[in-house]
Amino acid sequence: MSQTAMSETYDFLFKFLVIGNAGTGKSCLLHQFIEKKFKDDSNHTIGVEFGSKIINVGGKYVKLQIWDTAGQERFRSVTRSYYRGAAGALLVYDITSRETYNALTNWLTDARMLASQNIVVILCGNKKDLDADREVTFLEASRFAQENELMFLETSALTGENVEEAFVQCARKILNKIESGAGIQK
Ligand SMILES: Nc1nc2c(ncn2[C@@H]2O[C@H](COP(=O)(O)OP(=O)(O)OP(=O)(O)O)[C@@H](O)[C@H]2O)c(=O)[nH]1
Repeated sequence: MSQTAMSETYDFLFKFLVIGNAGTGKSCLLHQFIEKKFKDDSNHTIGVEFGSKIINVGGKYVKLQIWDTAGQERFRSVTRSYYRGAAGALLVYDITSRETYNALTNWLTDARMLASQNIVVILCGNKKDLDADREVTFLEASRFAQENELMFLETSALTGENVEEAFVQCARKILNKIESGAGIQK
């Protein structure tokens, strides 16, 4: 069942998206996940950026191909063209910015419409390290997640807290769906 490409061996290949408003820390989350370091010179993403990593989920090797999209409105038509075929998404807001939280429904609608109705989404309340400046409570966001059938974590791309967990939990849920026969269909 394993597939080999350029000496890499893995059992599953999943396309992931990282979506959410500009400045929420999407590029930093991806960098922290791949490099295990905080990217302290992060600029706005132009269009999309790409990263990939193989992770072990319950004994299965899963290759994640991750598209980090620009949050700025002016890139929306470009970023939308990358949604197709995505199995999972990190939907990111900044816990210190209610504006980024208020935009979540729009991002979610796009993901379900353009990627798949069955896309597995994990909501990430990023910048958890800035608790003193918090504008969105954990409870409020966890209710939103529950109502919209999302997984939920608060993360920090700065400290690394829950970053790996966000990607792994999302991948695990997709694997569970496949193994239970639910499939990932459009
Ligand atoms: N304190 C703190 N700052 C963060 C964290 N993650 C990102 N930042 C900062 O937030 C700013 C925006 O981070 P980016 O990763 O570039 O944001 P983005 O969501 O990719 O932005 P776009 O590419 O424009 O969509 C940068 O100044 C980062 O240093 C975090 O977890 N904690």
